[in-house]
Amino acid sequence: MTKLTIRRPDDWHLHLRDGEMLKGILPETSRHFARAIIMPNLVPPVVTGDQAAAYRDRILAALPEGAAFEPLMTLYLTEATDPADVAAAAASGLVKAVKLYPAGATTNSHSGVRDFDKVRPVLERMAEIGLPLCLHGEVTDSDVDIFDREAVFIDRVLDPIRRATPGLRVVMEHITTSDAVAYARSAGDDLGATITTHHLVINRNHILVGGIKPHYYCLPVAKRESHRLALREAATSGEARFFLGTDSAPHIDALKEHACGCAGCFTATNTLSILAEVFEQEGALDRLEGFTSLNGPRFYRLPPNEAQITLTRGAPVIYPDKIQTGAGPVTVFDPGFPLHWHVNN
Ligand SMILES: NC(=O)N[C@@H](CC(=O)O)C(=O)O
Ligand SMILES: [Zn+2]
Ligand SMILES: [Zn+2]
Repeated sequence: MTKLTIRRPDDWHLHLRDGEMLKGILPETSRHFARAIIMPNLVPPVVTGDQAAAYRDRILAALPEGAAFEPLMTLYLTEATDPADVAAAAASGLVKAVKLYPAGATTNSHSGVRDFDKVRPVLERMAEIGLPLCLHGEVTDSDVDIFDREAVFIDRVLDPIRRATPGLRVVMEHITTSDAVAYARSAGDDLGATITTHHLVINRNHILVGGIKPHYYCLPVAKRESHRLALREAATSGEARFFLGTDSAPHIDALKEHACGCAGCFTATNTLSILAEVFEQEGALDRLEGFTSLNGPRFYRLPPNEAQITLTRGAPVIYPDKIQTGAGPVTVFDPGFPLHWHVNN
């Protein structure tokens, strides 16, 4: 196959940041994607409906002329979140999900949840109205090895939350283990899972062998090869519960290439070319559209996009190494193999 036309993709987990960074990196997503679930981990976080509305306006104002892109807003769950505010923001159509960060688990998560009992009233209200909960699924206990934090979260936090809150619709964000794949498969259609582009490409050796590669460091951290293969199998399986959430998470180079480097891979620029290459490697190009453009809207109960994009196979596409933003340069994820699939708008 040398030509593939699919519905325009959506990104169900995206960091757009704010200010100069937002301006600089938004075109990298709006070029190819119709919609994205926008992560609320700004400083300070996007907690209330009013804050989400204001952030949405800033995103729309930063869009390149003529771009057709719809930001789907989320609220950052805190122990003080008001269930009525969440319900109102969902009813107005502004907010499509609530994001739960265990406090301390990842970038800008200090305002996240410590005591899960404190957010029970919000979760119960969300179950009633069908509003999805997006989860950064890692425990933060210092005695749990960082490579085990996702699997332990499933047993200690996710499964108890789901049992205690029947009907709660949950997205396991950026899954990185075969344990998460298996857990997602054990549930019905109230449970979905996003998979990033980079976790289909790298394992932990990419980060650590031959010197530390800070641009491959993200959270959850990439695991051993068997987990990467489980993610590839899940993403290309055609199962509706698995869909694309790039978790494209820009940090300026000065903060990535640092003694205490930030977590996050920036993949917005070349994500679709990488995914086409991965699905081709797996003999599953016919399932790419399900993963990028159909399964996500189905979970979020939104119509799939009518617009299309075409990918054509040819000589390797050269993407920029870095995106220059007003906040500083951001390194684009290097998949380490040539990208033959060109994305034509
Ligand atoms: N994935 C990351 O490594 N970083 C994300 C936060 C997150 O999604 O956990 C970020 O905001 O930089
Ligand atoms: Zn996360
Ligand atoms: Zn993220």
